[in-house]
Amino acid sequence: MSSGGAVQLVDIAQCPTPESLAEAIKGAMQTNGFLFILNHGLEKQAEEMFAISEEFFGQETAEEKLRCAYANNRGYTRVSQEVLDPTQPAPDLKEGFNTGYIAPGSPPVPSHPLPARMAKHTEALCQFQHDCFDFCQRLLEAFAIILDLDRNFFKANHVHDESDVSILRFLHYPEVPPGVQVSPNRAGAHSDYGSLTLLFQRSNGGEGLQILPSTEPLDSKNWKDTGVVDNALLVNIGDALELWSGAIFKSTLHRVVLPTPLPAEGIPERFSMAWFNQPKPSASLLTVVPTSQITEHDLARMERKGAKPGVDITASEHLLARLASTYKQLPQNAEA
Ligand SMILES: O=C(O)CCC(=O)C(=O)O
Ligand SMILES: [Fe+2]
Repeated sequence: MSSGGAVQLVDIAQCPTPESLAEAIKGAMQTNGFLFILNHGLEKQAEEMFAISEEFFGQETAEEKLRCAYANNRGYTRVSQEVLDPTQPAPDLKEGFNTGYIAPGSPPVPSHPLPARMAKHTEALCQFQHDCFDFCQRLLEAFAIILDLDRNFFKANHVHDESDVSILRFLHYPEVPPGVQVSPNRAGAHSDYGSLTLLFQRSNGGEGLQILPSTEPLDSKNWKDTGVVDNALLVNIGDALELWSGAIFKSTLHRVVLPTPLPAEGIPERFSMAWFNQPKPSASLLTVVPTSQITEHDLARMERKGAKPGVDITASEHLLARLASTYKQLPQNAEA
């Protein structure tokens, strides 16, 4: 099945076994590393999370945001705080809140301060994190099957406990009122850092995500709209899995843009949420296939991200290096 755009669509209800899932996803993961998944089972929770997000970004006090400001990849980031594309230092027109691991319990225990409007939902947040992690484990088993590895190889390198550095991120792109001139950059071109990202978008005001297919030359401007598919979850490969798999799975550049020219009536606000699934910090990202199989083009793509296949780097070292490059452009804003 296809969404008609640059990204394929798979109905996971048609894939009851890990083998059938592997078969259904392998083409997309090896071309652009982006895939829409229907019937993922997280639909109702995602709606609830969007409601929490709207309340937080719409009503939270400045004091609470400041109390929970960004540190160690967790907490609140202001509009223009991040520069996702270091080659084009235009600040991103978005604000975000990163939630780190929340331990289950009565009540659940967050690993960092949560603002009041999130703290009252810790149970739902904790459950959603858990279910996103489980969904990724299902995909990771399929990835191991595709590469002919022990089917538990990737799963065993991910754990959801106090040591987990995976992030549930809430994103808000403020509206652009009529007549205001802004850069078209809602989120600069980047690839994600972890193993997998689950991205939740909404059809209402959700357009704007584009990918640069990984077959394109490095200087290509041939960006493609992903579109938004109602109720579907968008999965994409991150740099850790690209490195691990010797670029058999592609971690593809993507960005969020405003339309150019801006319509006279302005642009509505946009909400999205991402589960950034991370391997356990001590996991070795040593490439699991012979590095001689990697094409020159993929090697050049990886080099640009600072990734060196065949080097025994830990997931933690890799993540710290990528975060440093995202936040270094605006030192006066960095609160970490
Ligand atoms: O908001 C979106 O649709 C994409 C956000 C994204 O790519 C990211 O935060 O890594
Ligand atoms: Fe991303």
